[in-house]
Amino acid sequence: MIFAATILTLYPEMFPGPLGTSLAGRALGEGRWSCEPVQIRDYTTDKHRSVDDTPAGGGAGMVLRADVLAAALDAQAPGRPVLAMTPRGKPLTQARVRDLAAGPGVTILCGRFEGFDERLFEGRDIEQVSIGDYILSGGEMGALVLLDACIRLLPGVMGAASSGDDESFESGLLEYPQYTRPPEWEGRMIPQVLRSGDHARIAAWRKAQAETDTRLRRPDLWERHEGARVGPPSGAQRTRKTT
Ligand SMILES: C[S@@+](CC[C@H](N)C(=O)[O-])C[C@H]1O[C@@H](n2cnc3c(N)ncnc32)[C@H](O)[C@@H]1O
Repeated sequence: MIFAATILTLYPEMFPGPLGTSLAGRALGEGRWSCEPVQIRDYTTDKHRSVDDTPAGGGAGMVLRADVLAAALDAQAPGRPVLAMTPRGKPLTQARVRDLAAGPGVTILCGRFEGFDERLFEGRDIEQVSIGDYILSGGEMGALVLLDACIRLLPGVMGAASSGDDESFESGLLEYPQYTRPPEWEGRMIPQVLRSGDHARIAAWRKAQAETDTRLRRPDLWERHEGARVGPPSGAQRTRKTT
């Protein structure tokens, strides 16, 4: 099954962009995924081909019109999740990326200006996705990020199939630190355990490093990981807490 990506955008020339090179580019050439950028402006009905208008209630900038976006969306192939890139969306996670990559593909809506008329999300089934707590000038870069994360997981895209399993976030933790030759660089040695050939010790060291680094660098991830490991409080404890 080919992973089909349709991207609704005011800048179709941005696709495949960087996804036309390296792993994703090779996979595109091999037909493992398809990339169809769609010009939103083609779904306007007025002679100015306008896609936006001023914000209701006043304020700076322009807002993308729900009627134009809905017309563009309704013209696309059904049966794939529809995602809108927006900082107001749910933060993208590796778990969600894995789900998407295992499916038939995605239709992605890229915002511009002040974003989307909110009624679009009431009138259509759309998952709102954020790629982080910062503001981009448009959804296209976000769509490229999301697609890159999915494409590398498609069957046959990565050299070693297992190289996707051991990464940061796959187990809820950051990955352990990596080293390579030369064994000594500017007086710094590769940790002895990694040169020992003792696979059990290496695995234990990596696990400990991953846990320490996650706790120190990403306390939010660590808390979630520990919460999932320990499990939710029992019914009795919950009752005591809330009464
Ligand atoms: C300038 S932003 C609009 C920001 C919007 N006014 C707000 O404050 O939430 C224009 C478009 O860029 C995209 N965008 C910006 N930041 C993003 C993020 N962190 N994640 C996903 N998309 C983003 C969205 O498609 C958005 O509609």
